[in-house]
Amino acid sequence: MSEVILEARDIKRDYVVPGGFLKKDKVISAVKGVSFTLEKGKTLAIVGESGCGKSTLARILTFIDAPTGGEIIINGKKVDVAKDGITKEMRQMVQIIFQNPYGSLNPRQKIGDVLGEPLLINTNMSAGERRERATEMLVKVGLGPEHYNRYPHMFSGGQRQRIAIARALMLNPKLLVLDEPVSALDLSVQAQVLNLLADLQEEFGLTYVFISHDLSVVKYIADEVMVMYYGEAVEHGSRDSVFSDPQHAYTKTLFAATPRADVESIRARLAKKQQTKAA
Ligand SMILES: Nc1ncnc2c1ncn2[C@@H]1O[C@H](COP(=O)(O)OP(=O)(O)OP(=O)(O)O)[C@@H](O)[C@H]1O
Repeated sequence: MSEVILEARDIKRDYVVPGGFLKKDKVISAVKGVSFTLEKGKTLAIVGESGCGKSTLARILTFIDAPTGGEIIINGKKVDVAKDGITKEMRQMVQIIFQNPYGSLNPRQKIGDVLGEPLLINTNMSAGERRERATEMLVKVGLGPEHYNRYPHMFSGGQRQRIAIARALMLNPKLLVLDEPVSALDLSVQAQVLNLLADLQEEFGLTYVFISHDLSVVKYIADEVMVMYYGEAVEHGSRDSVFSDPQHAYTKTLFAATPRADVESIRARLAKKQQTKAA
């Protein structure tokens, strides 16, 4: 039987923006009651244009921000950040990957320490065990033991994103929330990082919430697609059904605006990958 890893029930997030002298405060409803369930090993892509609430939802799903309404259930357990804070268990269960890996890596920390830190904080592993695990993870993400003592600036953008992915996996999470994880990378590097994510998902049984404005990337990686528009989920279905038969007027407009060439190039990449796998 399929196992539900994540359930979002009617998630809402309002921001109050102070109005200033003699002006009323303004309430911005960034997320207006979003619900979905996500099964183990699946990828839900969340798409929509800038300002539709994708990043707000990502922050809520990763406990960086608390919702103003609704509930999150992870692995069968209701999460209440406002009441319980962020517990060790939650931190282990869910990790986030951001668009800009350089921004999230401390430039003065060697990669070995970047990867060892979550273990140092959250486990009783010895220095030797942490080193071994970090080296293992470097190899899993396509880097090598020789990178252990290097600093973030010595890596390319794609390699830095691999390091960010390795760090996110150090505590064996069940769910990864990826907020535009390949948007800052060159096209060829994007494909490599997407392939890595697909391989890691298979190997570790990971569940992904993948936020992207790039439909060609979404078409490549997603099992399900949720389309957001002004804080609401206006469409949610399997990748194939949403792409081949979009129902909502906004989805139709969004898809019509995507250059066809992108979709074709991603199809070609996918076909090539399948050929390589079969060979
Ligand atoms: N801390 C905040 N205070 C006030 N308003 C905010 C805050 N964070 C987000 N918003 C507003 O909430 C809405 C949704 O923003 P959000 O960043 O979630 O959208 P997005 O779809 O991720 O956009 P982008 O792709 O540009 O990051 C926007 O109108 C934004 O201005």
